[in-house]
Amino acid sequence: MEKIIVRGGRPLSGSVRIEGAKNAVLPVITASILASKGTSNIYDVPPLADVYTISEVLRNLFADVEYDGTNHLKINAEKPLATEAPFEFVRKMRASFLVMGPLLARVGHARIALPGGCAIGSRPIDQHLKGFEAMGATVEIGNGYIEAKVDGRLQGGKVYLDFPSVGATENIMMAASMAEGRTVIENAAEEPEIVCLATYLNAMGAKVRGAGTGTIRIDGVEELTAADHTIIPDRVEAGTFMAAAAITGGNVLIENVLPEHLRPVIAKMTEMGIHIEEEGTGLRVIGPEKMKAVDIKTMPHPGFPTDMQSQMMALMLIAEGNSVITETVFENRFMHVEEFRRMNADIKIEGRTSIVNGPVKLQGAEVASTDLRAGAALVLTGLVADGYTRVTELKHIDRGYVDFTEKLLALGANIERVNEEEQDEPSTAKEKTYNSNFA
Ligand SMILES: CC(=O)N[C@H]1[C@@H](OP(=O)(O)OP(=O)(O)OC[C@H]2O[C@@H](n3ccc(=O)[nH]c3=O)[C@H](O)[C@@H]2O)O[C@H](CO)[C@@H](O)[C@@H]1O
Ligand SMILES: C=C(OP(=O)(O)O)C(=O)O
Repeated sequence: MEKIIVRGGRPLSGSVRIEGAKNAVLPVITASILASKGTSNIYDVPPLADVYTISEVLRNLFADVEYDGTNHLKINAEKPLATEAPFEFVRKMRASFLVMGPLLARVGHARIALPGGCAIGSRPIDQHLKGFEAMGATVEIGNGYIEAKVDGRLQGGKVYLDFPSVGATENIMMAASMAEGRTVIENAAEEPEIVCLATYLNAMGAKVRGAGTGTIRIDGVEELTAADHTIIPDRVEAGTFMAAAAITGGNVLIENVLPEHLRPVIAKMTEMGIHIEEEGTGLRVIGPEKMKAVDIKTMPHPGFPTDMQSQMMALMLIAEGNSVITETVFENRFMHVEEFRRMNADIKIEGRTSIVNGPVKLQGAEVASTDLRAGAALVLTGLVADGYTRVTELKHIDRGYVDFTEKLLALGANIERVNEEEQDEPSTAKEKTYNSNFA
């Protein structure tokens, strides 16, 4: 089993480049199969486990996908497509379900394994299905699969989302791009990733207006053609490195960011006393000697993003006073609290609220990532804890962060990724090597 081992105590310095956004690239890749002509070139594609998984999903549907492993992904979906996404993919990554909208639009049929719950909540897909039904699809659920069908083309319809779901907005937007007539999505998600997807769809010939607001109007077209597109920078990776700079009292330039995507994060970190200023196409983040407690409520965009909740909790552990976090997006996204407690955190959970009593003297411990952001947050905490912190379940971190350990190492952290068989509970000889690596 692999582990990240980190020893606290070093302020980070230097600069780090942010990758293209995981949550933008996944829907863009699924949208590419709407094009029955040409090859799409997608740039700033991060080499993440999730990108490899979604590429496999597409290959399984008979699309040709080529990835250079660093940045450029090519997709050609001219051949007739298959219509099934099996459990082995959907289990690894829920975003596999985003092929349903494009398949329904292009082929009129999709059969996809039912995405189950996960560590952060039950995550139903009823709003996606409500959208497809409003466009004339019939949906059946059985034997662990969801099967949707339409005779002829989908028909434009009116969809009011009960919650501004990111995935449902994306799936419906993709389906509606090739439906007959106009679709209106009300109470749509407004996340920057929705705008990134709409930009790509429009480059393919779609007619999507209003992306980034609560009402999206899509006038369906008969055919879409492949297009070139560059993915927006990852606001969550940026926020995570901002938190890493701040927690260590460091001074780091976070390069390739769009500050307007990070407004809630910048606002809350500034309230904590963290110095943040724009510099070129980046943000310089300087951690203060002492941070102040703040309260946070996660919300759909432009509210505070749930994907930054656990990283902010890491900062709150050493901030002065009581901080309160209310998680309104996912019903079970406090799994990391138990892990933080192993590191001496003082946190009380009351329903969907966590009360963090800081500052505490953090101690290194063996901890496990419970989801990808929680994993990153535990590593951040390890950067300031006394002694060694060993973080396991790295498969979560690998879904969302490219070279996380290497990037922190380059910023001066005492950090290493090891294979447990080689270096866990080291013998005296191994401990020596080990310590020398952390010097
Ligand atoms: C790949 C990707 O982009 N993932 C992001 C996306 O996930 P995802 O698209 O899954 O998140 P949603 O916005 O759909 O989910 C938000 C809330 O709505 C609920 N819901 C959603 C759909 C539905 O049909 N019914 C329903 O009840 C969910 O259970 C959850 O409680 O947005 C989340 C919220 O910003 C982020 O945390 C994820 O990182
Ligand atoms: C929850 C997340 O992703 P996913 O929706 O892919 O699980 C995330 O990126 O923090």
